Amino acid sequence: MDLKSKIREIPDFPKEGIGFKDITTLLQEGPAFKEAIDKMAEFCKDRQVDVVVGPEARGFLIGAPLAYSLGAGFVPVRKSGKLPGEVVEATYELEYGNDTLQIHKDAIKPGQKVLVADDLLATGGTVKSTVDLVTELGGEIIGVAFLIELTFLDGRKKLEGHEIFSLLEY
Ligand SMILES: O=P(O)(O)OC[C@H]1O[C@H](OP(=O)(O)OP(=O)(O)O)[C@H](O)[C@@H]1O
Ligand SMILES: Nc1ncnc2[nH]cnc12
Repeated sequence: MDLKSKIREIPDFPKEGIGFKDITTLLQEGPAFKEAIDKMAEFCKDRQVDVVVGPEARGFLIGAPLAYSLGAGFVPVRKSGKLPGEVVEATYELEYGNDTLQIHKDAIKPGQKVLVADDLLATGGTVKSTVDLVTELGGEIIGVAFLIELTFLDGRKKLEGHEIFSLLEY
């Protein structure tokens, strides 16, 4: 299936000059959603994954079904003030602003094998912070997986030393 044809681009959202990759049009079609998750799960087929970690909010839409498909746990990384337990946090810059992310302190056990998953790699700030939070808790990053990579923003540079998988490149 041509999965790229299922993603809609909205110009100048949320700011002028940003070409927003809207994945809702892919998610709303069952066969396209299934193929995308199945192909991302393929990347992990020869690795042990204990936990998938995904950042709010679109990282949940990809990370949770991926975790289910792998038989792994899912741990949410949330924007500031949403998680009820004790947290560690990291502040990062986005293609269009900045934000703080938090994870529950007890969500990752030292030595657990962690796949970080998100819908899209742009500048890499979100996932770099997510990787740093997991590492701070003693998790071992076994890979980082994206549905979409905006290669022209060079987000990979922030993730040097980690194995990166992206299903669709722009
Ligand atoms: O590589 P980066 O430059 O960090 O950008 C990518 C991130 O930006 C988007 O999330 P956003 O912060 O817009 O939040 P949302 O998932 O709640 O829409 C997207 O879902 C990624 O998480
Ligand atoms: N261009 C873009 N489209 C969708 N989500 C994004 N997050 C950061 N940049 C984005």
